[in-house]
Amino acid sequence: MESILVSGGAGYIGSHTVVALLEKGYKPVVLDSLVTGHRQSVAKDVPFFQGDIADSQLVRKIVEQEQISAVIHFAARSLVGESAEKPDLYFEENTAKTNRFVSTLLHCGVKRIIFSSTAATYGIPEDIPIPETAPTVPINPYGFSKLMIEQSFAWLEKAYGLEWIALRYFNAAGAVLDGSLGENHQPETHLIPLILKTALGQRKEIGIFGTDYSTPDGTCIRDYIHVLDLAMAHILALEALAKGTAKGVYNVGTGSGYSVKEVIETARRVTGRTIPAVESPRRPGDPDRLVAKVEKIESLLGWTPRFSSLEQIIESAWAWHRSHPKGYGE
Ligand SMILES: NC(=O)c1ccc[n+]([C@@H]2O[C@H](COP(=O)([O-])OP(=O)(O)OC[C@H]3O[C@@H](n4cnc5c(N)ncnc54)[C@H](O)[C@@H]3O)[C@@H](O)[C@H]2O)c1
Ligand SMILES: O=c1ccn([C@@H]2O[C@H](COP(=O)(O)OP(=O)(O)O[C@H]3O[C@H](CO)[C@H](O)[C@H](O)[C@H]3O)[C@@H](O)[C@H]2O)c(=O)[nH]1
Repeated sequence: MESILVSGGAGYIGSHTVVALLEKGYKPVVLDSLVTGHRQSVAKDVPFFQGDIADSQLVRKIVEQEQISAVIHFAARSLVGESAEKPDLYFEENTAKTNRFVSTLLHCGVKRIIFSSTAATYGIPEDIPIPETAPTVPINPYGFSKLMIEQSFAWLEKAYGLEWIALRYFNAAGAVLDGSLGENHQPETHLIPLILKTALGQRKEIGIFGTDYSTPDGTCIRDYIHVLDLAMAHILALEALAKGTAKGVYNVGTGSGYSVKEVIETARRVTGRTIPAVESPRRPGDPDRLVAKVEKIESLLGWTPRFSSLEQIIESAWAWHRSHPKGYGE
């Protein structure tokens, strides 16, 4: 059984990927500081180390003790607004700490890494759908902190033979189908969980941030990708790295976009609840459309989304929110 170190494995996408790794016969080993993650989101029998990716001594110990052969690196801060207020925090937590982490891994002989990148590396795209070759001009420090990591990997590859894949996720959403794991961010800023908290009566209304964008109904369009499909992309990326058949940057999205109003309407249908919505001012830094071009990941990694219709995404997220109204309950 191959041991895979999962940094940030107690977070939203990380915890779903740990389950996918177990299902595919890997042995996941989690390293998480729990700064935003939840211990309860990782099964008790999965080896769990609470600590920081920048703690080289701890990383060395885990690699040796658990015989790690590859790493999936989720651990990061990812609040766009916070990154604009505290860019230095993001350059430290995301960029600098990843450099220390990868440097330690390389010195321990671990060369394979899958990295969580983001559509925020593109900034305001010129063309939709966005190909991986599009210009990368981030419009917030969060996107820039991730782009610097991608670029640093190219140099580490040249110098030390780092074998890497960066997955640029579009909008992760949804939950495992039995509702036992899901999204529990504190604070929550993402559209779908906020809509479902409104459906549960935990919020009075959902704000629609901007109705004057150049889209058919005036609200922003995003490419929502089910967290289980995202988890599968990591498994395929691991396999491709092991075989040496793929490397570099890949978008992970569906190639289809939905507007904020369409997402709210679908949630009303799926939940059968009213979900009051109010038109509000634009949120700074929101591009009008972000939709992935996905041919590269489909052809080179053999990946295809299976759970990412908007209905399936919202149904699974609704199952989680209804059964866990207080999230993981801390
Ligand atoms: N959620 C999305 O839509 C989305 C989109 C694009 C990219 N991403 C990226 O995917 C990754 C996972 O996102 P998520 O939504 O699951 O976030 P999350 O906050 O739920 O998970 C991040 C996890 O990393 C841990 N962590 C943070 N800093 C750490 C450190 N220095 N050392 C050890 N552990 C640390 C946290 O405790 C948490 O468990 C992040 O890198 C994020 O930037 C997410
Ligand atoms: O209460 C809300 C919350 C969000 N939105 C809108 O809903 C859309 C989606 O917003 P999210 O906050 O759910 O997601 P983002 O598109 O802002 O962010 C996502 O995509 C980014 C890439 O641009 C980063 O990768 C980030 O980590 C990831 O969560 C946006 O148009 C936003 O303005 C609302 O109208 N009301």
